[in-house]
Amino acid sequence: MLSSKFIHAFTRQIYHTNLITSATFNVIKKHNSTHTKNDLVLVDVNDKTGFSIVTLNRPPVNSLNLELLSAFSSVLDDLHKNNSRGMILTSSSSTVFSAGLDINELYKPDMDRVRKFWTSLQDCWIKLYGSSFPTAAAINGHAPAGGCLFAMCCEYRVMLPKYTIGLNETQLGIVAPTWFMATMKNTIPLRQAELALTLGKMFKTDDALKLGLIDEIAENKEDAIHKCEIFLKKYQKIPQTARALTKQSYRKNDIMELENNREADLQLFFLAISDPRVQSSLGKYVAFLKLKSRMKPILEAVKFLKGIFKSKKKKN
Ligand SMILES: CCCCCCCC/C=C\C=C\CC(=O)SCCNC(=O)CCNC(=O)[C@H](O)C(C)(C)COP(=O)(O)OP(=O)(O)OC[C@H]1O[C@@H](n2cnc3c(N)ncnc32)[C@H](O)[C@@H]1OP(=O)(O)O
Repeated sequence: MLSSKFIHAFTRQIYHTNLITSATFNVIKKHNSTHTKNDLVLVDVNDKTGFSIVTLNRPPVNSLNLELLSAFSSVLDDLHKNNSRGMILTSSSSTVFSAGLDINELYKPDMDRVRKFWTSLQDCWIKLYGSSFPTAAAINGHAPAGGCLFAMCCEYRVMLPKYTIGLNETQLGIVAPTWFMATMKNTIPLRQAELALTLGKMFKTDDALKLGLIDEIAENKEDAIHKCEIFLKKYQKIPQTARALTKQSYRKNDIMELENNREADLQLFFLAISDPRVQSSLGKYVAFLKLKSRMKPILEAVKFLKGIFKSKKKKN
């Protein structure tokens, strides 16, 4: 009953978008690139392929706060309305895809704002994971937690070497929501997902490839985007509605589970972040991140000096 209702709703949605396409899509094509409020998310449409490159642009680490999530959510709406041929998700940072949820939204939160924040995160996940258009992630830097979540929502992942990706929530003393877990279960083998989730494991690029958490390794960002384009082009020969419905049917149980329990999920989130132990863990983590950031120049100086000593030793 539920599933046929769902399929029916999605079919209507897809047929609807097919009908409105060309007029709105041309508007985007003409302008070629669009930016959201405050430029937190940049959108560039490739005239030749019709693929949209969506760039998360919140320096320094694309941590997902309310404003970034709201901007991303409305970009996903636009792509859907404009019947996008495909989306490539990437980052404007040279070392971080996304640092995941902005810890400042979780630590000593303002309850009104945090409600909007979590609802916005739910919106983004539902729209991205269930998108009618095909998606790929060009992971050009670290992708912990929420960063990994968004990458896993895409159907294909290409990552640059020597970065890390994973759902590390348990390391922060947090339980990943069931829909985070479901997304990982849809990506890597069940037992590996359980181990990765309970350990809060971050995988280096090579290990992520072996596990199937990513699909390819690229030399640099341009190469990653190119590889994503090759993936998306494979769908050009496949009838659009059949492809979209297959994807959405495949993911529908996970999506319906959240759709039907959004308020309960929000209440669970409130309960979790109101726990003094969780707040204490988050407080320590914020302090650790700040200390690490301040120590960076010192650590870099030590590394530099070590290099000089090493080369002097070699000469002698
Ligand atoms: C049964 C069901 C129960 C349901 C309960 C639900 C409860 C779930 C609740 C929450 C779920 C959370 C999921 C998350 O996404 S939590 C976020 C996890 N993210 C991380 O652990 C990443 C932390 N960051 C890093 O590891 C690094 O910053 C890295 C991304 C690797 C980049 O490193 P680097 O380039 O060296 O940059 P810096 O570390 O120096 O950072 C630069 C500045 O950015 C600040 N920063 C970093 N990450 C975050 C973040 N996630 N949020 C906010 N701010 C962040 C960092 O403090 C530096 O700032 P400053 O220079 O001002 O000190």
